Amino acid sequence: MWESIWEEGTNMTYINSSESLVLQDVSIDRILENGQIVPRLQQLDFALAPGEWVNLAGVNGSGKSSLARLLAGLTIEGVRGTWSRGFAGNRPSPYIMQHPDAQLFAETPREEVRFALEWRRLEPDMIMQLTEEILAFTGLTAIGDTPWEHLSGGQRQLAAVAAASAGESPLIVFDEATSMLDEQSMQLVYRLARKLNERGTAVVWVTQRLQEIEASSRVAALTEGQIVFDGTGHAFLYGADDETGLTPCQACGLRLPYLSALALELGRLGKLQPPYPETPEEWEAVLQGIVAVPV
Ligand SMILES: Nc1ncnc2c1ncn2[C@@H]1O[C@H](COP(=O)(O)OP(=O)(O)OP(=O)(O)O)[C@@H](O)[C@H]1O
Repeated sequence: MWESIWEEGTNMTYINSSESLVLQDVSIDRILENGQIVPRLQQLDFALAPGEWVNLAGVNGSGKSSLARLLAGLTIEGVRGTWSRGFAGNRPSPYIMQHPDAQLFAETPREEVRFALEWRRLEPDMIMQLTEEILAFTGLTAIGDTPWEHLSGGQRQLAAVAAASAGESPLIVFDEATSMLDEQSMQLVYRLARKLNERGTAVVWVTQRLQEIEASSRVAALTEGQIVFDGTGHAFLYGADDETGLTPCQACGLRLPYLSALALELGRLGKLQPPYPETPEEWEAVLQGIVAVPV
């Protein structure tokens, strides 16, 4: 059963807006049907700074959602360890899940945003003004009054993020929020999350789509409930372990995104030198160079 840390109040120190959110020595056990106890999270230490973006990666069952939920201020029965919410405040942070419908309360995007703003106990005029600003910011003005049944999954997910942003939370957690969306909707939701991050909102982005990880952004990767990598996207995809020769991404059991695998293979063939290309422009320059090489 999930319950919120702030209601429970145990193990938790309260709030300083400039301090990191910190989990220390956090573990959760899982009891299998045969009675065996296996770790769900193992002695995990993790810190998130105000305004930071962190990608959580790992294979299915590695503990990404468990960690994400703890970071959002939701606890799990049996969780041990200590944590301090720091900048994230004493209330649970918005938690955007795969299925938008599970988190929508109203009938339309405009109502959803207004509903979220009403929790802030603002004056009615201010609620109206902010509703329109948020709809404009999230690109939902034109469909603000369209009922959910006439909107796509991507549009409903955008509305869920819009409502989440209405609370001006210092942290929003996205748990594979784009995994059920088509490419275009996925891009829109991702860009909206980036826009919120640029405005200062810290973002925890749980993902299996490694191609959405930016080279310079932070990646924390989990295996069997432990953080086995914490570094840049670039090091995650291209760094090599001396003993195995695997990249951290491969060592976690994840498949490299196609372009990263291509870059490594071109490097192995001696046709490409690190640093490997990241952006479409860099790739274009590289491919032009390769085509120019006589066979
Ligand atoms: N409510 C629960 N009760 C007991 N065990 C759970 C519960 N939720 C998840 N688990 C177990 O905890 C472990 C970590 O699960 P978690 O959902 O955190 O991983 P994940 O990396 O997010 O996986 P996925 O990508 O499949 O969502 C898994 O072994 C999972 O079966």
